[in-house]
Amino acid sequence: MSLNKVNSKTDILIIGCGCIGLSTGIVLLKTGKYNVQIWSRDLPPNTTSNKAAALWYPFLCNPPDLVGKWSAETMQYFKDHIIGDPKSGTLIKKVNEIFRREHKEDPEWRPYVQSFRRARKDELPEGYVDGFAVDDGFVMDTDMYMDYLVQTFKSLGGSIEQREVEDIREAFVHYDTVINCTGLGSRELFKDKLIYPSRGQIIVIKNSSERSIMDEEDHIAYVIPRISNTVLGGTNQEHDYNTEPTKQDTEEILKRVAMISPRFAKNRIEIQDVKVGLRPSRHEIRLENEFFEGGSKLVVHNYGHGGSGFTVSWGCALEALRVMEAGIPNLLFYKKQQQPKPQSKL
Ligand SMILES: Cc1cc2nc3c(=O)[nH]c(=O)nc-3n(C[C@H](O)[C@H](O)[C@H](O)COP(=O)(O)OP(=O)(O)OC[C@H]3O[C@@H](n4cnc5c(N)ncnc54)[C@H](O)[C@@H]3O)c2cc1C
Ligand SMILES: CC(C)CC(=O)C(=O)O
Repeated sequence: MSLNKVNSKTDILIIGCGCIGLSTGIVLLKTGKYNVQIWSRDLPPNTTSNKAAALWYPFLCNPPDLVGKWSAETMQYFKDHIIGDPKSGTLIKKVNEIFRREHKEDPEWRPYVQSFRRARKDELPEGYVDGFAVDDGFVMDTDMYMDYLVQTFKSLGGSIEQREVEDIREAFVHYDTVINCTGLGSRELFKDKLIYPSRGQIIVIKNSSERSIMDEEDHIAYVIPRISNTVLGGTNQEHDYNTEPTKQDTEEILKRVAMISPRFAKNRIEIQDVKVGLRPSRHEIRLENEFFEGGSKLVVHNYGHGGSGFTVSWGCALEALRVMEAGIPNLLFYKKQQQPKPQSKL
């Protein structure tokens, strides 16, 4: 008994074409063992992923130890496979998180990130007394990076179909193994009411800056310099489904950003775009196997990355591969169990 195979490779379906689905698909294809297809309701640039800032920095995501591990693995993957490619739209950029009050504790992800250090006094704007620093963080022009992921996925033989899945059994008609990378979509598709939107608004401007800087202490304020523009943020409105930008949020972001980076005083900013995305927030990332149809169908869940999807994407993709390959023997066992028993000759 074997799984659906073509040219001796096992067919895998990924549902979702955000940064998580694409990274997971690329990791599977690179093993040379799988044919991978993506079905997705929205394609880049119309995904939440495309609305991200984006930079490497663990934020609004749990569980802390695994987020630390997956963030570090993602940083290494970027250094080994992505940063050097100009088509990727990525840049190494120092990132500073700054605080108005002394912060005795290091971040929980500190043990996993060797380059972590405390901010120097000269890196702290007026009114800030403490901070974290990661000199080898990276930022990405999000749309450019998402296109890079799509091209990489397709160049490795992956195929993408724009298709909404209303019932997971639709997928089971053609596939034994499905990887669920639907982000907030899991709330409907798998009735997971633990996942909810955290609304984030950002402003895209022409100016640029030499480093990424953020204050997340009492409210969110950040400046993320990228290749072709700079992103100012942000907001975090839980359970808010409004995907339209609001003038009030734009004003609020500009006011906060002027405090962490005075050079961005409102009257010197040329706003190019304002975007809103709904972070797929959950008490913790769901990355586990779930068996269906008496164990003969396997879904690998990989969703709920909150404000850190890019930061943990490659670590989670590698983990999803490991979890899936640990689950496939069970799948074969259950499928065998369901084979009709051969009729006795007597
Ligand atoms: C303003 C903002 C700034 C951010 N900045 C950063 C940052 O700097 N760094 C960082 O690491 N993260 C950042 N994030 C978080 C990051 O954007 C998310 O964690 C990440 O995009 C989640 O990726 P995903 O692939 O799971 O979700 P999505 O990008 O939402 O992809 C889900 C996919 O599943 C598809 N789908 C859903 N349901 C179905 C269905 N039923 N059938 C078929 N397809 C379906 C969707 O169409 C979509 O293609 C930011 C988020 C916001 C909003
Ligand atoms: C600067 C980042 C921490 C922003 C982010 O991850 C977010 O807004 O979700």
